[in-house]
Amino acid sequence: MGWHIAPNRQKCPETELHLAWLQTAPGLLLVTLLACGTSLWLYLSTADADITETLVGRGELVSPQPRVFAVPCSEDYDQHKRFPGCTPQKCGRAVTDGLVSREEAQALRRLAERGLALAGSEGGASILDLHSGALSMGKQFVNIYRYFGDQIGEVFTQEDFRLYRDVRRRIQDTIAQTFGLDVSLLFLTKPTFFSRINSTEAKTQHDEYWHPHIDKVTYGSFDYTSLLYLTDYGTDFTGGRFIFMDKDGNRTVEPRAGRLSFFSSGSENLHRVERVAWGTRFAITVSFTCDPAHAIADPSLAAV
Ligand SMILES: O=C(O)CCC(=O)C(=O)O
Ligand SMILES: [Fe+2]
Repeated sequence: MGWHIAPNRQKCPETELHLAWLQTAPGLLLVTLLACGTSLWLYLSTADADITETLVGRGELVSPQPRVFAVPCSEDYDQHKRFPGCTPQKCGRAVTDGLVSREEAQALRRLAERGLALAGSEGGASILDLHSGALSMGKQFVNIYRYFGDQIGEVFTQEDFRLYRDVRRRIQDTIAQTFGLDVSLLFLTKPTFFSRINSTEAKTQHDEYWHPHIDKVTYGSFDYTSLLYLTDYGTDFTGGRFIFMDKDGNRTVEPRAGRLSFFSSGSENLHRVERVAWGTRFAITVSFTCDPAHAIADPSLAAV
């Protein structure tokens, strides 16, 4: 069926009204201009118009070797006990798309979806920590292993935990290789967690994921942070880019399912996450320490 074309009409009886309306056009124009100006100002003051460089874009494929960006180490590590062979001596950031396949990222995203479907935050940011069992629920957290007990065995499979463990090992190997560390001196630490972010208004501080921070300061034990993205910037969600806040400008990593971004955790890598404007963003924060006293074990169903 084509477009329906209306037959010519007689002069519209409301013409006079339209003319009267037009007489106020300058006033309307002014109001429109003011409204547009205000929207533009609001847009510019909230959008991240200050991105100076995109380190890795959504459409690129960095594989098999990580793309590495060296940054001088901060002095943060001097305030902690040093562990030779592990404590950062070379600092920087790196990104690779060659470590985790899109299929694996999708399986991990499904795992996160199933876990977070049990509860979730009232605000825009929910987490699921398979190690401690912490799961966002309303305005607080519950322990999934305690709260859901044996039912957890129906939500997660042995295969889920195997994949999680396997991916964690690959990430650890890659961090050790890239930073020149002895892999046996690097340990998984907490918190290590899945995150799900959407544009729902924040209800508590826990939902405010966008604040600039330094992982070593926020989490203490972190020496190397890794982020495994499980959804795509631009198609699954908009906003939500990862932003390194350097003195000379911002540098971003655009999330892509299967993309691993990792960096030394000190203030040489001050960062934040751009607010998600639309859609849902899934990621896993997988963190490592050089201090064996802060090591945690892989999660397993057997421990439930
Ligand atoms: O999800 C991200 O891209 C970053 C998350 C983050 O900064 C953190 O977990 O410390
Ligand atoms: Fe962080």
